[in-house]
Amino acid sequence: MNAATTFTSPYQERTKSQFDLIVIGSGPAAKTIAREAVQSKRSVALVENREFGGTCALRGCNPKKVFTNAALLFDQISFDEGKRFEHQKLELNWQELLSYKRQFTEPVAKHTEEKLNDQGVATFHGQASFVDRQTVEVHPSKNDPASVDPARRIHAKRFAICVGAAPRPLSFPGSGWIINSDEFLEQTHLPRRVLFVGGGYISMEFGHVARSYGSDVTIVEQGDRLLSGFDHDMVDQLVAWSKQKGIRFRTECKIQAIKKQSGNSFLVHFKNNQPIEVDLVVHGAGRIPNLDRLNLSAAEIKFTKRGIAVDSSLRSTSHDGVFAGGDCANNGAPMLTPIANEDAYVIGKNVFADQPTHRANYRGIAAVAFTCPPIATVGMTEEEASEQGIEFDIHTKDTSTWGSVRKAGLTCAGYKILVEKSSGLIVGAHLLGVGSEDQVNLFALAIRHQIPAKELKAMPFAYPTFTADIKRMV
Ligand SMILES: Cc1cc2nc3c(=O)[nH]c(=O)nc-3n(C[C@H](O)[C@H](O)[C@H](O)COP(=O)(O)OP(=O)(O)OC[C@H]3O[C@@H](n4cnc5c(N)ncnc54)[C@H](O)[C@@H]3O)c2cc1C
Ligand SMILES: NC(=O)c1ccc[n+]([C@@H]2O[C@H](COP(=O)([O-])OP(=O)(O)OC[C@H]3O[C@@H](n4cnc5c(N)ncnc54)[C@H](O)[C@@H]3O)[C@@H](O)[C@H]2O)c1
Repeated sequence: MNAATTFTSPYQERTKSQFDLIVIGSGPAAKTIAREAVQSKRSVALVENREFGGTCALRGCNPKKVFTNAALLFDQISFDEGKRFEHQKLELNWQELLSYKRQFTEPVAKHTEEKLNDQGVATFHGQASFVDRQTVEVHPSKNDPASVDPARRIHAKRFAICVGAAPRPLSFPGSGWIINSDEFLEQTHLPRRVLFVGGGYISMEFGHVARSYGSDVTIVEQGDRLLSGFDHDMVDQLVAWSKQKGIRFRTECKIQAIKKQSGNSFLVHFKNNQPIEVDLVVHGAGRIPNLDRLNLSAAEIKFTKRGIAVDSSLRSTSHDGVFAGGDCANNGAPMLTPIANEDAYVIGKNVFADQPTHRANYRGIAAVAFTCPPIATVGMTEEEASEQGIEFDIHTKDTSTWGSVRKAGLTCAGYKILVEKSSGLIVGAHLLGVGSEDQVNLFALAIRHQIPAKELKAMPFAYPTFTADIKRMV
């Protein structure tokens, strides 16, 4: 292990070319690792090829929430024909939502870079690609207006690769007409007919937003399940509700081609189905690790289409000085911000250790799709628990008639909680309904820290809250 190099300000550092650590990316994983390293007096360079801040803050979780919150509010107010509210005409104002969203995203790039610099991180604008096991070249990037410096090489013995993911390329004829989630979040208006490719998170969340806005929405999934990582019964209930809201679904349906019509519409052709004419097609067909321009083979870093090959300490299996985390690592976990945060914590502890001892712990990390209403999951599904030979009781109910649910004005709700018979521990929690996005975090805490179901039942939670409903679920 090398001693740390003498620390100087990031402005002096930027003219240097040798660092203790080079971090690639500036999303939730990268920022935390860089900060942790400078706090231990290491010299750190961070390279980003777009605006600083990463997907979650600029093009994902946070801006998305402006739209999904508004859609949910719209549905709650419209419930029961909107008769508990006096309003002439209620509709989502897309332009206002877009400018409100920008209030959150526009300050991010400057704020992120300034904060990194204040902490002592030397920041570089441009596309990073490896030259050899200890060298990265930073090329000007067309995606970042601040990336104007000529290509230059920087060196380190340690690297943290946190480059995130990008939409999976689709190869059928006409796929070039499809817009991705970044572009959806920048649409200045939504047209009348919108088709979403894929039936996962993005299509279900944005599909609900578009429908609440008033568009005709069709979601096309090639598999037989929508939101396949969530409990099947909760998803079925949500899909039935979504159909009542007017969203159309086609499962086991493959797109053959998209043809541009005269005017601004498209005709979408399927292998076993009637074509549909729409005005906009949106990509929700999954994301893949963003590795294609990193030239990983020059540094002998092994990877597959699932991401950079890492062990449980998140160290590359082929290069001892390289760690990878978040969406671009083959860590066996879903591509979610809390996973990127956990990876960052672990890499921050391991990256300068002689022997990395910290291991990623994904137990009890919840996932939520922000549909109207949200659907949430943590721990094992019924199928996973059975496969593991666990004996468990199932507590499950459609709670659409519960008072708390009716008062929230969206009567689509339910739960399924799996409790291990021998220990009384919760092994899985699957929730649907307004408030489920927060309820699930309490189950996550119980699963991560092995708090038995009976403790949740005995807890005098503030009342009336959705959390207090948990006592009735276990
Ligand atoms: C529409 C959408 C909504 C989402 N909503 C949620 C949500 O509600 N909750 C949730 O938990 N997760 C959500 N996610 C997922 C979440 O955004 C990601 O899991 C998270 O951002 C991953 O963090 P990361 O640090 O691994 O990568 P990122 O945040 O993607 O950051 C990677 C950075 O690396 C940069 N980069 C890539 N290649 C290079 C290179 N060669 N050189 C230099 N820089 C490079 C990229 O420009 C990017 O800024 C959403 C994602 C999308 C697309
Ligand atoms: N709330 C959240 O946490 C949130 C929100 C949005 C995105 N994300 C993250 O971003 C990732 C990407 O989101 P996503 O919705 O694009 O992916 P996803 O993995 O959630 O769903 C993709 C779906 O598209 C289907 N598909 C793939 N190719 C297809 C094709 N040609 N035709 C029809 N269907 C096709 C797949 O079978 C799958 O069901 C998510 O996996 C998640 O990790 C998270």
